Amino acid sequence: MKGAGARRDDGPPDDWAVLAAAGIEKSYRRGVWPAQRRVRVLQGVDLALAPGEVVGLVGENGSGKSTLMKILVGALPADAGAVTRSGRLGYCPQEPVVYERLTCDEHFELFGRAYGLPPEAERHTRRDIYAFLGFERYAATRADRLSGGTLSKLNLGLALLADPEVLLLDEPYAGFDFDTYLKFWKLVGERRRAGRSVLIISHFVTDAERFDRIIELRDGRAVPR
Ligand SMILES: Nc1ncnc2c1ncn2[C@@H]1O[C@H](COP(=O)(O)OP(=O)(O)OP(=O)(O)O)[C@@H](O)[C@H]1O
Repeated sequence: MKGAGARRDDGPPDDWAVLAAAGIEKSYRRGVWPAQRRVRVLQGVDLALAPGEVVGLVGENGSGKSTLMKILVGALPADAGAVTRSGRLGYCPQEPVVYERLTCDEHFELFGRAYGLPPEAERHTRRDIYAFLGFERYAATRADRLSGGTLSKLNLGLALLADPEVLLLDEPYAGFDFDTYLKFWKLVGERRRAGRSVLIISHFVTDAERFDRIIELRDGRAVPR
């Protein structure tokens, strides 16, 4: 494996990586027949995340960051290449995927069951997440009545529920107020200390020093920055 996140020793990537991607390629169809063409977005992306690493994924608009993240979590098939995952993944898509008629509490219950969490453990973690991100008062509010920022908190909370080894966040703090934004980074720091890994798509140069490492997508490849 080569490129950004290259191995740090002579062992195979699986020795240390909780998430590794090798040779990822992806193209999309553009236009309508007969003027259809394929646009290559990812052209051989290699990356690996070590336990406890907080990595920023940057690149200009349309460089393929969301596409890569979807492939890493298994939400989108790659045309070529392989992804190796060990442990649980938590994923926050750019657009929160929620059920508009379910309340925040019902979302946590549903996701808790999907993750196979014991109900008491789910309720306990849910209380912690509400308290930390400050949206307990919306526990009984339906998703379609939440503000954009609260929806982002629910999205993040659901990704955190099962305490995943790897958290993949696609612009997670877009709708956060400043206080929540600072809490978010505190939470990321706690995960780092607990040996959990976080990959964050970010557009903010000001966040650069908060990452252990930054990977840039450029011309369809991942390069260290
Ligand atoms: N489902 C799709 N069908 C066709 N083209 C797509 C599809 N999804 C993404 N694309 C194209 O692939 C390219 C990469 O998109 P992607 O959303 O991965 O970029 P990004 O780096 O996350 O962008 P941004 O910074 O604007 O969020 C863009 O040119 C986009 O238009």
